[in-house]
Amino acid sequence: MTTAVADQVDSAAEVALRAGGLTKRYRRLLPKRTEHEALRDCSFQLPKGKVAALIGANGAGKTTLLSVLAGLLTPDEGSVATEGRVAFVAQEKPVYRHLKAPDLLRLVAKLNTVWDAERAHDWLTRFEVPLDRPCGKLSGGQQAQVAFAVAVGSRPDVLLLDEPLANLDPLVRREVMAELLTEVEASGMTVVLSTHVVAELGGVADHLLLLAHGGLVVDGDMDELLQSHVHYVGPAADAPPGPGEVVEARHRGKQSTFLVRLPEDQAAPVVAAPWTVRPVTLEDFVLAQLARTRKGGRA
Ligand SMILES: Nc1ncnc2c1ncn2[C@@H]1O[C@H](COP(=O)(O)OP(=O)(O)OP(=O)(O)O)[C@@H](O)[C@H]1O
Repeated sequence: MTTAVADQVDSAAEVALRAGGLTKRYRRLLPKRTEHEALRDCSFQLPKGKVAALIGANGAGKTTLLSVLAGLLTPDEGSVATEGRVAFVAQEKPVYRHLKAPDLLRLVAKLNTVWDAERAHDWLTRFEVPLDRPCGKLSGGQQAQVAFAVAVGSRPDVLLLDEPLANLDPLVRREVMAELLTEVEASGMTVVLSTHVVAELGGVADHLLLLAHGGLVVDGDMDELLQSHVHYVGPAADAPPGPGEVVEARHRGKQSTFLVRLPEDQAAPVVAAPWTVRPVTLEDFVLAQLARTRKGGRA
């Protein structure tokens, strides 16, 4: 768990987080001098009180982006501006192994200028984290809960979470998301969370950031993205029966399915039978974008 404070943004604009032209290259000297561009010219901004899902294939650059946003990695180009305090719960949650959770919270309280001890303790109690054992002897999920307690206790304005659900069982995953949403509603906090568990983002995330090969290929309001895409489902065909740019075409036996992005201001299209127009779910959309970008295209 790391807390960092970055440059301040203009709070009047109600923007909580602004990234401009972020590029990050990793350098290797051995076996020969090479550079790998893990982030490429990423620009986006998030309004206050939004929950943004950060999605991308393995190695797409999610951890790198979150680390740059948290101020833990310096970008080679570009800048980050955030309003207020930023907390980051990293993928590996390095809680101090020899300290019990309450002792860890007391230590963190001394290191933070703003600290809500009650909120942090409530989180540990709510998720039944054993308090009488060093953190190193807690399960992976319990250690994750300690990292969450530290994060919410620091009352961040921007909370960055790198695969926060990875070690948690399905029921606890749902409860953690509900608890975070309550926190967002109560405090106006902005959250960016990277995850591969797309199915669990419904009703949680209201903004989508999708990275592919270090580039931001989707940046938009979740509802608008889903409303501006449809599926055409019908008999085997080379092209869709209605308007829109094809994002993904699937052909199975005698059936074709086209996921298309509708032209701007296009009302719901009507197609002649046997074709049908169907809505696109978040999972459909994300999988289509991942498949498309895996083949080297850009959304
Ligand atoms: N310290 C490093 N040195 C060199 N290359 C790195 C380093 N950290 C990450 N990379 C490379 O940068 C790219 C982006 O890595 P990153 O960890 O940000 O991806 P990710 O989207 O978080 O992946 P995952 O979903 O697997 O966690 C990958 O190709 C990775 O191999």
